[in-house]
Parts: sequence; structure tokens; C-alpha cells
Amino acid sequence: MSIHIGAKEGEIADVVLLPGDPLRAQEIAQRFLHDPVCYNRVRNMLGFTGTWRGMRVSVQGTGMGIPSISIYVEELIREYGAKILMRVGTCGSLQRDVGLYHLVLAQSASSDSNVNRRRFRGLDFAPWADFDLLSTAFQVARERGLPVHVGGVISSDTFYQPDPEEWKLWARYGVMAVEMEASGLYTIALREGVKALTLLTVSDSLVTGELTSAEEREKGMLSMVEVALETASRVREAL
Ligand SMILES: O=P(O)(O)O[C@H]1O[C@H](CO)[C@@H](O)[C@H]1O
Ligand SMILES: O=c1cc[nH]c(=O)[nH]1
Repeated sequence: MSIHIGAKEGEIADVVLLPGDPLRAQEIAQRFLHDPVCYNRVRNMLGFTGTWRGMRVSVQGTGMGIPSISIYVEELIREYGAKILMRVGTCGSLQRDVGLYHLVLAQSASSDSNVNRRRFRGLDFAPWADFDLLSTAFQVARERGLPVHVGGVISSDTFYQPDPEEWKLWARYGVMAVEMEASGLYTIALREGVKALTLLTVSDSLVTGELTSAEEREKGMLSMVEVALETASRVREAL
């Protein structure tokens, strides 16, 4: 057992899906995993392990924001040996052609957070995705005919932005979407030498002001999770 995860040694798979919402972790486990077992209830940040097409997979809620996901990712890697970590989340689009329910694969993650500024003593680090996971996920999404975009995202510390116009600056430099965790996941995974990718379903557009309904978000989430699982399986086999 680690400080924030109540699993015993061996109860967590080396492939871990990471939704922000712990109830989404439960739903993914129930819908996609064979014989899912709940290994974590600490702080209600649910985590489950089961199998998908014979591959052992865990799904762990992370909470919102870089500080929260960082706690789970540090413990999953260092104390439970996770090797492939895939965030499956939602995001706001910053580009007109990145539409609602589209799939965004975060190639890199800029941030307004101070966490990496402190980590790198004031210098700027550019966290990036694992290329095997990124290229495989893109291929899988294309094979399925899904609308998919690959590029930079911004991992923000604030969902409600103090400056409501600030997103336009990121957009001007081609950043595709805003979310709140990818930078933390990528930075820790790079330091630890494990593979990480962030897959996002567009839940709203800052460009048009459109919002998805809960039902529609659910549908987008399902195809994103299928892409994540198929990607993990192909990459794991090739290791
Ligand atoms: O849907 P999740 O994975 O929680 O991701 C997005 O949604 C939350 C904000 O509503 C933040 O965690 C953001 O990154
Ligand atoms: O606008 C959005 C939508 C989802 N997640 C975010 O962080 N921002």
C-alpha cells in the first residue's frame, strides 16, 4: 500500500488508464474489463484491475489538476511498477477545426502551472508524449475512422480562467486544446523512463462556446477508451 493507493503489491497492472473522474474509472472498468476488481477506495479515488482481450489493465482515477495526477502517477510508477500510462480525459477545443467529440492526442503539453518551473529551477521544460504510443494511437484512430488531431495542448491550473481571453494566445501558437493534467503525467513519465500518452475527447469549444451533453460525452469517451486499450495492447506486444 502506498500513501494514496490502497493496493497490495501485484494488484495493479503495468498498463494503467487514467481518467480524472474516479466514477469514470469505475464505468470504464465495468464496461471494458473482464472480472474487474477494485483495489483502491482511499479518498474515493477508485482504481480497478481486470483484463481486456487477455491483457491485464488497471484504471485509476487521478482527480483534477497537475498536483493531483502527480501523486497517483508517482505512486503507480515507483511503488507499483506501471510502465504504460494513458490519460483518458476531456478537454476544451481552442481551434475551430477541433470539433466537439473529436479525439485529441496530446503530442506535447505546455502549462501555466508553476510545478515545472520549480522542478527545473526557473528553466522551461517541454513535456512530450511517448512516440510509440502516440503514433500507434493515431493509426488506431484512423483505422476506426475517428476524427483525430495530434498536437500541443495546454495543461492549466485553472478551469475557470482568471483572464477569459488568455486561451487566444495559446491558440495563436497552434495549441489545440486545454485540459489540466497532461504536463504532470508526461514530466514524471519522462523522468522515470516509462511510456505515457494523453487522449482527450473534446467536451466543449472555447472558440464557438458549444458544449456537449452528458450522453454525447459518454459516446466520445467510449471510442477514446477503445483506442487507448488497442494502442496499449499493440505497443506492449512490440516491447
Ligand atoms: O475529464 P477529465 O479527465 O477530468 O479532464 C478534464 O476535466 C476536468 C475539468 O472539468 C479536468 O480534470 C480536465 O483536465
Ligand atoms: O474547457 C475545458 C474542458 C475540459 N477540461 C478543461 O480543463 N477545460
